[in-house]
Amino acid sequence: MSKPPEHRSGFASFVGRPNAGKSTLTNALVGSKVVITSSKPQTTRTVVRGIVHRPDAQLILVDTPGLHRPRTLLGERLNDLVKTTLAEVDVVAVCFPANEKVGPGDRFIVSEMAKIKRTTKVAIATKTDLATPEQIGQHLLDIQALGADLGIEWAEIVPVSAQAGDQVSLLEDLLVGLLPEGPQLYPDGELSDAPEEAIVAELVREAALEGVRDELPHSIAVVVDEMGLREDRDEDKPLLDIYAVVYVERDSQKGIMIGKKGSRLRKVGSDARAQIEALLGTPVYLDLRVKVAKDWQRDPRQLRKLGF
Ligand SMILES: Nc1nc2c(ncn2[C@@H]2O[C@H](COP(=O)(O)OP(=O)(O)OP(=O)(O)O)[C@@H](O)[C@H]2O)c(=O)[nH]1
Repeated sequence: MSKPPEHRSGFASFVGRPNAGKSTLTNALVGSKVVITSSKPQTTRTVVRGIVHRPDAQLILVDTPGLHRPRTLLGERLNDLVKTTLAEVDVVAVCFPANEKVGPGDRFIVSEMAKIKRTTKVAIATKTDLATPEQIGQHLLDIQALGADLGIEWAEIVPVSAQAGDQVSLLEDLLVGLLPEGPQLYPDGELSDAPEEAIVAELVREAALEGVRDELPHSIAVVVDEMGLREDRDEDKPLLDIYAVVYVERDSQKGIMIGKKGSRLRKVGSDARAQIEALLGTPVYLDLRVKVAKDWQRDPRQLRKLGF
C-alpha cells in the first residue's frame, strides 16, 4: 500500500515596518481582499487571518500590526500582541521593502525577532517592481548581513512583488515547505476566521482614514454595534443593516470627521458601504455615527471597550 501524500498545515506571520507591504502580500497570497491595505502607516490593527488552501497544504496567515517602539499604552498592547503571536506561529517572514534602504526600523524588528528562538525566520524583499536589479541584489546582501549581525539565520531570502505578482507563488511554495506535517485546520473555502464584524469595522476605518491629516489615523477606532439582515424582506432582496461608530479622541477631530454639514461623513459612509457590499455580496444599509472617546489610546478601560 502506498503512503498517502503528506499534508502540511500551519501558521505564518508577516512582520516589518509600517508600509513594508505586509497586507498587500497577504492579499496576493489569499486572493481576496480580507486584509485592509492603505497608503498610511499602521492601519493594520486587528489580527486578521487569511487562509491559503491547497490540496497539499493549508497555510494560515496571521497579519499583525507593525512592530514598533511603543509610545502609548496602545503601542505597548500591540507589541505584546505581536510578540505573543510570533512565538506561536511556525514561520515569521520579515518584509523589507526593496525600494528603501535597510534601516534602524528594520534593525529594531530583526533584533526583536532574534529573541523568538523557536520560530523559523524568512526574509522577504518586497516591492521589487520599484527597484532595479542592482538595487535588489544589494538589498538581499544587506538583509543577509543584518541577520548575521543580529544572530538570525534566514531559512530563505525571497524577493517578491505582490503588486506585479512576481515570485508570489514561489514564496507560497517556500512557506508551505517550512510548515509541519498536519491536517487541514479550517474548512474549505473559508478565507478568514476574523468575524465579519471585525472586517466591516476595518473597512469603515479604511474609508474614514482616506484623505485625513497625518495625526488623525492613530486616533480613529471603529466599533460595529449591530449587524444583521433586515427582517420582513423578500429572500431575493436581502438588506444588511449595520450600525457602526467611529471613535475619535477629541471634539476637534469629530468636526474633521463629520465635515461641513456632514459631507465628509456621508462620503466615508458611501465609500465604506461600497466596499462592504463588494466583499459580502449583499446590499447594505450603513448607519454611521461619530463619537468622542477622550484619549482612548491611553485609557485601559476605553481600550477594552474598543476591543484591544
Ligand atoms: N509598487 C508596489 N507597491 C506595493 C507593493 N506592495 C505594497 N505596495 C504599496 O505599499 C503601500 C503599503 O502596503 P501595505 O500592504 O498596506 O503595507 P503594510 O506593511 O501592511 O503596512 P502597515 O499596515 O502600515 O504595517 C501601499 O500603498 C501598497 O499599495 C508592491 O509589491 N509593489
